[in-house]
Amino acid sequence: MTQFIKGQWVAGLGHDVTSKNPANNEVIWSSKTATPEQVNAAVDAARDAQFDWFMLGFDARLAIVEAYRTQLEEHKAEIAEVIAQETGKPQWETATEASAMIGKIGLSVAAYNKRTGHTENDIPAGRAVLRHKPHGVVAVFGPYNFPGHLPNGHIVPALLAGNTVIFKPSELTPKVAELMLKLWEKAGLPAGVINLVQGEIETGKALAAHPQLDGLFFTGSSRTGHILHQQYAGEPGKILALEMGGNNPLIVKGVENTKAAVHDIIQSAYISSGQRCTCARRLYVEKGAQGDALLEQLASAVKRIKVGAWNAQPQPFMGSMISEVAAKGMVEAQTNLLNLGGESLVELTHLEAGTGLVSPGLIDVTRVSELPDEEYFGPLLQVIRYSDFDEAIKLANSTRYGLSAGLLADSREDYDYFLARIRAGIVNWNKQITGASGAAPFGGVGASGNHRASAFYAADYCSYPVSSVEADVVSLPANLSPGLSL
Ligand SMILES: NC(=O)c1ccc[n+]([C@@H]2O[C@H](COP(=O)([O-])OP(=O)(O)OC[C@H]3O[C@@H](n4cnc5c(N)ncnc54)[C@H](O)[C@@H]3O)[C@@H](O)[C@H]2O)c1
Ligand SMILES: O=CCC[C@H](NC(=O)CCC(=O)O)C(=O)O
Repeated sequence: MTQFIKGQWVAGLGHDVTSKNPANNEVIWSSKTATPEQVNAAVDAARDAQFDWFMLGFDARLAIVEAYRTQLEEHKAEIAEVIAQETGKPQWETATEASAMIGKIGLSVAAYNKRTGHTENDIPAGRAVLRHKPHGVVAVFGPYNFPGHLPNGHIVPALLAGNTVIFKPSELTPKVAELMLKLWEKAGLPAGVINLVQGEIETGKALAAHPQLDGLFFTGSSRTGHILHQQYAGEPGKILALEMGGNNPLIVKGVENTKAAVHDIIQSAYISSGQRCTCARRLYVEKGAQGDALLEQLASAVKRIKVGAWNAQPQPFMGSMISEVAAKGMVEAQTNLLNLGGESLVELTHLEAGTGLVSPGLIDVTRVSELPDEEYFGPLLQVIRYSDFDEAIKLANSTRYGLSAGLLADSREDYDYFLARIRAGIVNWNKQITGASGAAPFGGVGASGNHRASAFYAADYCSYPVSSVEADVVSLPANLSPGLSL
């Protein structure tokens, strides 16, 4: 029983699907997909439950969301284990994902109060009141790289605001989704308030196209996000929040402590085996001896990064990629860049057939005249040597994306110059560009998002403002408008 519809676990009626541990290909979950009819039933259940969920009031909803937080705390080790097993990420990292899921509850409550909430102001003979109402029934689409934390970042604020949800997780991480739903069930969420439909693209398509949705909150690839954006064109009544990929630049300029710079570069490019939307994809390094020395140190450190299975001991820095297909895709991306004139500094290799295990790669693409503006979603960092800062910033901005960007430089003046000119939603200085804070908004511009930032600003897309001018009784104004007599 892998679909959760109207408070019941039911079997999927579609075709067989499995989820595999990408470090050894072992099947860890199997099921049948949800059919379009089951998607319809999930949307109907969410619609039936929505008004009562809203009318429960914020405090009662919060009590259930807090019970979910207790469940997350009690099952933290299990959550981290299942995420690691299903994604291949090492345990130290999935423990931080489980913690982020717990932390999301408090942050979402703070955001609800700060970004939405309720205010009243006295006006002549009455008051102006601002309230927020939920959109209604919303679909949440999740990616595989943070299968718990990122859908959770849509679901928790959506439920707090009074929406009901149909969750369609990535087909690569169904087991994590199932565990999340079991915890919501244990928390006592009323039937229909959250529903789970598992399946591949056709399940996603059936859900996204459902006429009864009031909104869709998506985290995933730019390709899928653009399809959804086109699909929602001409539907101004539906709220669409798109959190998509990036081709993120990191510039190094005038850094004294090269060891620290190498550390920030590695944490930016190779964490999660390069499978974070915020990962640095392009590294801009000044031409000359200082840049040469930095690259030499970087290449040497990249070669020493430990890669291994999620449960290997001692723990590796990089786990497996999500699948063998993804691993092969990265080898192919590297080959394409080499064919275009790139020069390998550290070769990315597929370490073991049948698995997603790859070693990290570093490639100098300075001589590639037309660098593809693609998000290579894995541990391959492209190096570009630059002559002056303006050139580096111009190259950094030459992307259709705009998610994250960073500068490693000891000069505040350089940072101010960079900050004013770079176009991205997350801009860091002397810090890794991954690991964004949930206490801040999170989203990109260009092909990275549709100006509906998530994390702390998720509250904004989970409700709409209702402005009212109110008085307790009907009364005549002190002066009637000219030309009126009653
Ligand atoms: N900006 C962010 O916050 C953020 C965070 C994490 C990941 N990402 C991005 O996500 C990508 C990796 O995730 P992914 O590969 O799982 O993304 P994906 O786009 O392949 O899939 C995301 C979800 O959309 C569904 N889907 C796919 N095609 C669909 C269609 N035509 N109609 C409806 N649903 C469809 C999938 O089944 C899945 O549930 C990377 O590009 C990464 O940068 C972005
Ligand atoms: O893969 C993309 C997300 C990466 C992650 N971002 C966040 O966790 C945003 C904060 C939040 O949603 O609470 C990162 O920056 O590493």
